[in-house]
Amino acid sequence: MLKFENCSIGHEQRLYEILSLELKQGEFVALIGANGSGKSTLMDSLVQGKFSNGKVSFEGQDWNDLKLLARARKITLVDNHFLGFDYLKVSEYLELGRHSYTGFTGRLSQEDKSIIQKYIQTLHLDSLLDQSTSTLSDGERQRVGIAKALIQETPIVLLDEPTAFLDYPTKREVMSLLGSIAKESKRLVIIASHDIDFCIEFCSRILVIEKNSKTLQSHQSINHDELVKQAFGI
Ligand SMILES: Nc1ncnc2c1ncn2[C@@H]1O[C@H](COP(=O)(O)OP(=O)(O)OP(=O)(O)O)[C@@H](O)[C@H]1O
Repeated sequence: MLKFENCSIGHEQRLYEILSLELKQGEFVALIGANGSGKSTLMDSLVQGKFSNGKVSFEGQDWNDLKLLARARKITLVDNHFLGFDYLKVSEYLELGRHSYTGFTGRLSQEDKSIIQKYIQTLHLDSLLDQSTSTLSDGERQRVGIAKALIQETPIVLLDEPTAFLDYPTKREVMSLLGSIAKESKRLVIIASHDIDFCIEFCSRILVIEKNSKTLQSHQSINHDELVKQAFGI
């Protein structure tokens, strides 16, 4: 589905290489690496379709060649930086998730409405719909962000540290939910995370930015000690 060949990841300086990697639909993938190793950079490069060398392709098509709207229908990113706006209610924020289908009029079709409703149920957001996005708790904001991403119905969903700020049971709930979504709706879900043990438990594949070789290594299974050694060199 999403294939990388000989790609260098980084801004002004090269952070690491992805020599050969193919990610498939239905996979729940964790991206693990030290602070500053380049997890968000990879996610941003995917969202922006900007790979300066090597080749990234999606179902055979060059990823860099996709036009903005085509890419917006294929990939979405949930990051932790959105803190909400006083004037933006949760219901309105969720509706923005259909933007790449409604265009500038923002008029929702029946299908758009039923997709939004489906994820309101899945993420238990009924009681929050009229609340301002600026007053949500961290856990609530995380659930709202995930719902908005799923409402976009893209085949690839990226989440930058989706379990940061969450309490233990909510972390488990979110990881389990993301795993089910990947499997049941056959999406490729990729998370950047520092919650190593949750990733080992819930993810179907672990990608590690190896500290020493500066390459991305893929594992179907890996234990805690080996993962720590690869990612942090300790
Ligand atoms: N727009 C940018 N221009 C230049 N350098 C950048 C830019 N964004 C990030 N960097 C640098 O790229 C490196 C990787 O940053 P990135 O945010 O991808 O790391 P990360 O693995 O997500 O880190 P963390 O775990 O701390 O969130 C850092 O050294 C950062 O300072």
